[in-house]
Amino acid sequence: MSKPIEEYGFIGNMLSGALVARDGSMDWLCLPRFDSDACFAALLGASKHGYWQISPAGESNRSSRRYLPHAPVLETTFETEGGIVTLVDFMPLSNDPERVDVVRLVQGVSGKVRMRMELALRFGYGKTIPWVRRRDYGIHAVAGPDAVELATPVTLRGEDMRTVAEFEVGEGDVIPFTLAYHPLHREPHFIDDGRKRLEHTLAWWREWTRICQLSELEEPGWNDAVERSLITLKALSYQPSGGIVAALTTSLPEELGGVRNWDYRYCWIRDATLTLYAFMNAGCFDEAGAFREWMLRAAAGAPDQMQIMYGIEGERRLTEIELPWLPGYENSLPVRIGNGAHEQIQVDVFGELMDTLYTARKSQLGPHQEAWRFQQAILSRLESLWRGPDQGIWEVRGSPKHFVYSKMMAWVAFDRAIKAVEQFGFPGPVGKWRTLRDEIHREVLARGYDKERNTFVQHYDGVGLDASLLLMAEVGFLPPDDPRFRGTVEAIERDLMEDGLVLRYRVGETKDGLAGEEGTFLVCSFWLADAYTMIDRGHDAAVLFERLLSLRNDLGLLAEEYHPRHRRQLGNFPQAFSHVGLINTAYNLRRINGPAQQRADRSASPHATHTSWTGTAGEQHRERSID
Ligand SMILES: OC[C@H]1O[C@H](O[C@H]2O[C@H](CO)[C@@H](O)[C@H](O)[C@H]2O)[C@H](O)[C@@H](O)[C@@H]1O
Repeated sequence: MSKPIEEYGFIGNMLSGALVARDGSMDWLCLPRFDSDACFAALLGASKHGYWQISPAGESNRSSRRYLPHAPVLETTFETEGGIVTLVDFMPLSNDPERVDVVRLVQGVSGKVRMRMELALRFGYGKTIPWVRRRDYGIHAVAGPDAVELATPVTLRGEDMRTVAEFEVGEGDVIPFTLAYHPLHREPHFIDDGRKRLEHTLAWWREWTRICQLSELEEPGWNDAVERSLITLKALSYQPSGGIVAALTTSLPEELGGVRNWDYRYCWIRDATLTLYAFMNAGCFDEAGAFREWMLRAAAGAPDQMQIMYGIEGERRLTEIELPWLPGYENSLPVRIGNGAHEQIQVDVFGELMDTLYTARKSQLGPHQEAWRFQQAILSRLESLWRGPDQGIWEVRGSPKHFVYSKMMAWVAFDRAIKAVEQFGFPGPVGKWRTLRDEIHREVLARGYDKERNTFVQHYDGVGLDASLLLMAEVGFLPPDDPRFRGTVEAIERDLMEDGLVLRYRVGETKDGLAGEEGTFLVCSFWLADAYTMIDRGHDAAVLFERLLSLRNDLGLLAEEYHPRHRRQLGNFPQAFSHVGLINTAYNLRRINGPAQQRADRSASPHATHTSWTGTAGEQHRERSID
């Protein structure tokens, strides 16, 4: 029986991550990388698909949990008749991507509590039962190329194809369990002192949040929310390459019992560039630099072969397959791994890429010669590509269309290239780019705008709305006070919202090639709050932002979507897009001239009426922090 998505906490070490439920059960873990096969897949099935639970042996009266300050380290407290224990779960940092550990510390707070541990390792996404051998430190479990050591001072025994233990914890006791992964061809390694590792892990994350120097937001709760979102994004990045996964999971459904189940353990240019903005807004420039390097490495090659997404080390083949042995989260089938979207054409990524590299160049990160050569190459591909239909930002699986957001982002791509030539003196056919930029602008106004309803539409010759149009002013395509932009915001408020939250589009109006419905798409509601800020509806923006904050789980985490009627989070979890939205909107609300306005200001739109972007993002950040 699946648990609500909100029940889960996320721990991670920038190599992989795990989901731990409130009952102490780790139901999702892929080793050694985010996109490796899961060894605990109960999340998408049942206990027989792998889990690792540590909890009181009898009834617990109450359980509560929190993150330890400034880190993705989870502490669950169980109160029982006999006493109180805490379970601290974390993944220590590792310099070796093939050696990944999970540490669980059971700490006695008061009285005496009888605890039970159950470990069911199932490699290959719940399919493969490992060969387990007893060792003096615990057990050694092997399946194919994978091996783990479970080390603990507690006596273990085998029971129903699981490893179990019962033990007592008294006040002041600390009982460690460490699960250490290594490829079978390498020697095992051990964590000698779990408590020391905990201190080291906490110190590392504390230092990271300190270096980020988050600027203070007015509302104290907003600071915590932003910090938790940043930690989540950081923990979703793959340290060896600088790539960032869109979410930790695969196949958490966008509709309970539905078919809209996708694998997000890859790096989308779109999601990752927006993540980069969030990092830069918050002053985390190392992450931005690492991601720029990732992007240049991954996307390098013939420009006509640039993909919209890659594996975390830049892998190109992400073949989508189904895992028929997994029954799915609340019977949402199929469970998929890989993602067919890697073969799609999505024109918007050119704009996102050009915009991000432009921002990075203007920021503390400074210039990057290789980047400019690469940018020129992809622009020559865009010269013809923008004219055709594509799958759009939402990666629809129906027939390609002339999506307005795609055209608008093609405009952004040429616009930022022109700016780069004008401001940095880079070489490039700027005359041709200006002509193209103007042509795209004219075409979108002529074919993407419905005069009678005073709104832009999702695609040429269509009537449906699309939440991505909320970004029109932010990217500088139109000034915020343009009546056509305001009209679009109002149309979206009228026709694209469910219970105060924004849908990305109406499934009935968009032939997306899939059966069923979906929830409201969280980042779109953050975009609406940003649009409100830009059209001087600051109060509405703040109210919506507070509402969105209230949808987070008790640990501050967000999935991709929310179902207002079921009052449940839906889709992959935790999702970078949603946390990016949270961070950017918080800074936008900080003052009217927040990141959304800055993004619009740095465009070369002949319509932009606002003061231009001055100084580096770092300077902007410092300005904000001393306000
Ligand atoms: O709606 C069908 C598509 O859904 C997924 O795409 C969504 O997630 C991506 C990653 O966060 C995001 O970049 C995109 O905008 C979203 O629509 C799925 O990955 C696709 O395969 C699927 O076609």
